[in-house]
Amino acid sequence: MSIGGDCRCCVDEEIDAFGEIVDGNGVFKYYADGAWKISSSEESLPVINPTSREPFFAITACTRCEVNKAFHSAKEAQKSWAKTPLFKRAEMLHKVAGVMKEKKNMEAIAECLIKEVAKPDKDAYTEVVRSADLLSYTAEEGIRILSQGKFLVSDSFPGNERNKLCLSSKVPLGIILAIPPFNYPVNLTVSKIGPALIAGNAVVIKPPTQGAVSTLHMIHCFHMSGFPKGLISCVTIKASELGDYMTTHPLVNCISFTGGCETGISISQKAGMIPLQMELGGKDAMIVLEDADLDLAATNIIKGGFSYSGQRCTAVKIVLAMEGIADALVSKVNAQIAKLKIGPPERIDTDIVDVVSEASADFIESLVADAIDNGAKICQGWKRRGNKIWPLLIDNVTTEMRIAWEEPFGPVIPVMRIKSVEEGIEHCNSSKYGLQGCVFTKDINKAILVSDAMESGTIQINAAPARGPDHFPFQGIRDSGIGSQGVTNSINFMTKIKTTVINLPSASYSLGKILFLELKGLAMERAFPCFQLWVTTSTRNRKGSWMPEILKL
Ligand SMILES: NC(=O)C1=CN([C@@H]2O[C@H](COP(=O)(O)OP(=O)(O)OC[C@H]3O[C@@H](n4cnc5c(N)ncnc54)[C@H](OP(=O)(O)O)[C@@H]3O)[C@@H](O)[C@H]2O)C=CC1
Ligand SMILES: O=C(O)[C@H](O)COP(=O)(O)O
Repeated sequence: MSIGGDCRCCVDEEIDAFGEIVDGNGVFKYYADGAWKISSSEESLPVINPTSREPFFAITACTRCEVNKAFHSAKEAQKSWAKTPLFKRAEMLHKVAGVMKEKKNMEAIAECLIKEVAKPDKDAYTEVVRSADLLSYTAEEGIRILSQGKFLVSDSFPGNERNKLCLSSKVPLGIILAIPPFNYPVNLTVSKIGPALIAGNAVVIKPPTQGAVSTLHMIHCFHMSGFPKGLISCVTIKASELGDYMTTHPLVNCISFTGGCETGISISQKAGMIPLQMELGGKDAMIVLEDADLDLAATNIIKGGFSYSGQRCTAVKIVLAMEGIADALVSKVNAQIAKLKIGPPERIDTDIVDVVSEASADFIESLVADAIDNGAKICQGWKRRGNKIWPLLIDNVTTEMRIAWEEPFGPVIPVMRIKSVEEGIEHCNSSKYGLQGCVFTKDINKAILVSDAMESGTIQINAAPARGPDHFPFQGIRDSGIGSQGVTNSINFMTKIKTTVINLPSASYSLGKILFLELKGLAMERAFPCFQLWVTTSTRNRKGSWMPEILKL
């Protein structure tokens, strides 16, 4: 149900599937305790369509008490979920991935992405499929890594004999608070929920206001898949009022946040002593060397810089081009910019859509104005209508300009001409950001040297920065974040290590039969039943069959 009224997700055939997530007045409910609810606040928050700049959806504004209840339900649900066998948790994730990929569900989510964050049609569908795939991959990776622990013996550390046996495994943290941003509200929510759930945690989600309705539709797929009540909640709040309450709530055991630096740093300063996963902004630099394939570099500037109108943390946000090739590169990029299609996100061939908000468009405009005032050359001419900004390459940018350092999050790409590769590396490393970067050269040896010298979480060689595929490690340094993501790293991050140490009455070395004969006299069975179990399951003779002596113990 939309205020604007023409959202495909709400026409007849989908009403059955998603009808329960919206009330009679068209206000989207929040999800807690396994049910869809309207807040007792009776207040709603508008979600503005970036293209029309009119309210399109409305979401319920939860109260402090409702948020608190969601945390308490999560605590209860997590206790049983942690005891649910790992293979069953994985089965549930595979199931929801299947539900998300069902045509009607995929369409419903994608249509919301188009309407509330102006995600271009084809990218909206890709985001849903990618997110479902992420859940399936997480299920399989979880089985692989959570079924293994470590076994250590004490005599490897000086001064110890072999009388301590250490077993360690990964256990859940408890409740994960997931806070995703507007630009990938589905993908960056499942990238938190999937790892959290497979590891045995509960999740409370605070969706971005702009993007909340897509998130709620996606959460409904979890609801339809039969996840236990309370395990997943999605509470829509006014961040300025209840943000701090959520991030400092005593039941939160971990915060996984993706968004702007300012918000992320402020949350990290207030949060208590809990693990923080922070994916913040970026000023992803592309260094283009003299020997680069310039057609490849130009294509990557277009794709990397203008996809989703540059509203990606991994967008190319500055090009550092060697003077000798800069003219040729700029002209190739300009030729491709001329072919970009600017239009509404609903159109299948649209490349450049409206940016998410008027505030964002104003900010981008201020960066461009500052660059022009300070002598930069704008290659296409400045054009803006509402939230729509025409794609722009800004040449001859210098370090005095704000756009050399700040993240536009829009379809404008600055080009700085550099005299040496060292100058490019120096610029990249002087940034407060350190998310991704890339280098274009045909010389792999140079590429490795530049990659090593660039202080960013990831460096791509001969391709634009990108997070995906989603199982690759993904991390920022400096103000770009804390911790490493990607499916595997996120699963590990959302667990803690639990260790059990078996203390033996005397040192024990793996001597096979002699050991067990000695042990008989010690009545180990009564004193240390877990030791017996360990012996029984871990000792084999050379042919691989169980030793009869063990079974007699
Ligand atoms: N490094 C990475 O992986 C990525 C980084 N980003 C970065 O995100 C930014 C754009 O996203 P945007 O959504 O505008 O970022 P914001 O920082 O404005 O918001 C991110 C999330 O935080 C919420 N939030 C805001 N204030 C608080 C608070 N006090 N307490 C709790 N939650 C709060 C927002 O809610 P609400 O919407 O209600 O304000 C939203 O859900 C860019 O800087 C971009 O670089 C984006 C994607 C990936
Ligand atoms: O955080 C983002 O902006 C997106 O996760 C980027 O993902 P991509 O680089 O794989 O498009």
